[in-house]
Amino acid sequence: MTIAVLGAGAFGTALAVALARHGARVMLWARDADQVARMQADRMNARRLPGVSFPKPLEVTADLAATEAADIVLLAVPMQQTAGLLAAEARRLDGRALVACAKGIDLVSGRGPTAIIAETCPSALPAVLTGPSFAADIARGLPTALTLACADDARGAVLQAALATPVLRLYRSTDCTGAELGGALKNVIAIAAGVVIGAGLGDSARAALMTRGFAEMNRLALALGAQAETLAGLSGFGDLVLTCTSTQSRNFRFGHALGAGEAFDAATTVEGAATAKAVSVLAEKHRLDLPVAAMVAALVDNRISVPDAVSALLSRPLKKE
Ligand SMILES: NC(=O)C1=CN([C@@H]2O[C@H](COP(=O)(O)OP(=O)(O)OC[C@H]3O[C@@H](n4cnc5c(N)ncnc54)[C@H](OP(=O)(O)O)[C@@H]3O)[C@@H](O)[C@H]2O)C=CC1
Ligand SMILES: O=C(CO)COP(=O)(O)O
Repeated sequence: MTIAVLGAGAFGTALAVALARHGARVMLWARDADQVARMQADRMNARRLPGVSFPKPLEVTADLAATEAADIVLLAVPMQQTAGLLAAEARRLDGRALVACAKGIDLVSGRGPTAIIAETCPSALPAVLTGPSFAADIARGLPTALTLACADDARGAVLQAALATPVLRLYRSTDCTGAELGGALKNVIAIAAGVVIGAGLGDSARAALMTRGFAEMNRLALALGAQAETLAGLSGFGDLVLTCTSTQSRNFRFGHALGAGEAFDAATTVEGAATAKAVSVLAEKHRLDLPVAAMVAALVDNRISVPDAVSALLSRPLKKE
């Protein structure tokens, strides 16, 4: 089995390492030839995943044509780059099993990765790999469990078997919409959780916000066709818990910096920032009340201060749970 991973960021590299360690032939593609040359020489991705050596069956390439032999393609570039990559390489990628690993909603189209795959590569098999999984943990070989979603259950079972390892336990689902929305929306709530902790509002407030945030995740995802049990699983609840409670999360750290009034490195991938804006557009379109996500979008755009966002949320009319 040959697996191609497109995008040599922290997560793409970690997945490539984990799968190659398990014996798969893996081709990790990056767009930057200099970066590829460095990884080939060092047998490591010092820029995005320092300290993790590449196992033997892991090849690195800057030539996308070289990945055409792969049976499965993992798409591991950030969400806002995914549509562009698919459009640019549609001829090469169409007809193949394309597993989306990005967690977000495309700001331009308001869509998740599987809808974009279906539109740009109509003969491809879209799938989603998502759930609680920090790149550093995966790369160290620490165990976790993820959701592998594919609308075609039989072909999804083939992907599940090919991408599982003794420490990466994959549960199968046919609900791609639910799986990808869980991963996208938890990032927005994780920013809010970071704000709560950064602003010194305490653990009780964070738990309350996670719970109300989870209600918003369900409200939007169900309106978009997801199943509630998917949201309650690894891709939704599981990843929400991880991302809202760990300083390993970039979304959480970004929110923490907002809450504490500190600077944050603009080059860091924070998927929840763009996704919060995409969520605001979807909420309006579907007439949904998503106050936590709306506050995150306003904070990201500097349209509201942290104290005003907190008091706006706390002063909403009392209602049934
Ligand atoms: N890091 C993590 O723990 C996890 C991340 N994810 C998800 O994985 C996705 C990627 O995140 P992550 O790997 O952490 O991101 P990083 O910030 O570590 O890296 C992003 C990578 O994407 C590459 N890239 C960006 N645009 C393109 C493009 N158009 N073509 C090719 N490569 C491109 C960048 O290349 P360059 O260096 O040339 O700019 C860079 O290598 C996100 O959606 C994230 O939510 C999911 C689970 C865990
Ligand atoms: O999705 C993740 C873990 O499952 C990674 O979260 P961050 O992008 O916030 O670091």
